[in-house]
Amino acid sequence: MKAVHFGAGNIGRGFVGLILHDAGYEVVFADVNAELIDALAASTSYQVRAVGENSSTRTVTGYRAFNSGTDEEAVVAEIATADIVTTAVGPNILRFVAPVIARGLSQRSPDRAPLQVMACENAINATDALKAEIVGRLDGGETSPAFARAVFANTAVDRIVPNQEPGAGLDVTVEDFFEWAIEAGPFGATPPVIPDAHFVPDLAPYIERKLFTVNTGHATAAYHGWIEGASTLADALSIPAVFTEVKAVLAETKALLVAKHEFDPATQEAYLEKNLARFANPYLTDTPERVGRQPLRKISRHERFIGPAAELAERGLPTAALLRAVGAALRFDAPSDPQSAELATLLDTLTPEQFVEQVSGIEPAHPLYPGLVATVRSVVAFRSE
Ligand SMILES: NC(=O)C1=CN([C@@H]2O[C@H](COP(=O)(O)OP(=O)(O)OC[C@H]3O[C@@H](n4cnc5c(N)ncnc54)[C@H](O)[C@@H]3O)[C@@H](O)[C@H]2O)C=CC1
Ligand SMILES: O=P(O)(O)OC[C@H]1O[C@](O)(CO)[C@@H](O)[C@@H]1O
Repeated sequence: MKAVHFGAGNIGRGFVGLILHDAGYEVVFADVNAELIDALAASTSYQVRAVGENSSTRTVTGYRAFNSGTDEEAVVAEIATADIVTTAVGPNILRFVAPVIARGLSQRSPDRAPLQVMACENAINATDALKAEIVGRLDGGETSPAFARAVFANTAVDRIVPNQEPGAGLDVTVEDFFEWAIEAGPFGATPPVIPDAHFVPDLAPYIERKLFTVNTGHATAAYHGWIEGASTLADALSIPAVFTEVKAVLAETKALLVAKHEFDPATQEAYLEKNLARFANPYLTDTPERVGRQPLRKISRHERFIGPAAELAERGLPTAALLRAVGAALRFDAPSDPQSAELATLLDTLTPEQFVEQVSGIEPAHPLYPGLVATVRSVVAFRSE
């Protein structure tokens, strides 16, 4: 069995690559980072060190690696004969890998079983977004014979993999917890055999619970922690004011998850408490800079803040803590993050009303709109002080 995986970064090597290797797949990594791909291609193994209450070390072997930027032909040929394609490149990068997958499908023999395509990104229905990009690259779109040579399944991936220490090489330090939920329906009677993943009939509750608990809470800790000058996530959570804000957003998203998906309140409470402990994992060094990266993506319409806040407002439920988290996100100014600079420019050039419509996609008639405009206005005022 062969899997082509796009994105040999933190989650690619430390989560998807490991799980597919453990499932018996030969993993072919595709990435545009020449240094990383050269190192992978020249190596025969790397280690994944899981740290936490249940620390362990696993060795990944038997992989190959190609530069999908400079050696696209090789990656296309691999896809044509692969069983699975996965991605962990970031939701905004899916449109760049889609043409390569489309070409692989065009070259694939119709006699092969359909290619099983799964995007492993922090975004709701990321595989659907990838599929739409692939369809757009096929002559005839969904009527193209190449389209029938693939099946597409959405997934939810959860494992905290921070940036690695300089000098770590290909080895990856990750948290000991992980979860990979995959929608079962698209595969019919022949799902991929991945023992460490679980297949679910309806992914929506899983991905929303994950995104609106793990990612909302984590990013809230990062943004409030950044303002407080915390250098690690564990430090951020040790600041009582930050911890209180994280608890407050998770109480709000819990109310939505319980109301919308009928999760048992006690089970959701236990889930969020577990995540508070994960964020503060003392064995893992993670930073507000990494967890807060790409603030414009994180405050977009269907992401971890505006997504739940909009639904809460529609139900007449509280959103004050989520709005405070958005306010903190608007003050994220990490020099390493190009979206921080873009965000500052937008705050300086758009009116708060324009900002809310253009950046967060919330229309004036929406019940969240007044609170969001007030949040943006207060940050603009703070910036001009
Ligand atoms: N790190 C984490 O804890 C988690 C990350 N995720 C998601 O996984 C995805 C990847 O995140 P990380 O691994 O943390 O990021 P990363 O930055 O460590 O890895 C991304 C990799 O994608 C590569 N890449 C960029 N453009 C590419 C292209 N056109 N073709 C092929 N490869 C390309 C980069 O060179 C890099 O190696 C994101 O969507 C993130 O939201 C999901 C759960 C946990
Ligand atoms: O690119 P994003 O969405 O910040 O992804 C990384 C996030 O995902 C997580 O791994 C949670 O699954 C956190 O480490 C981090 O907040």
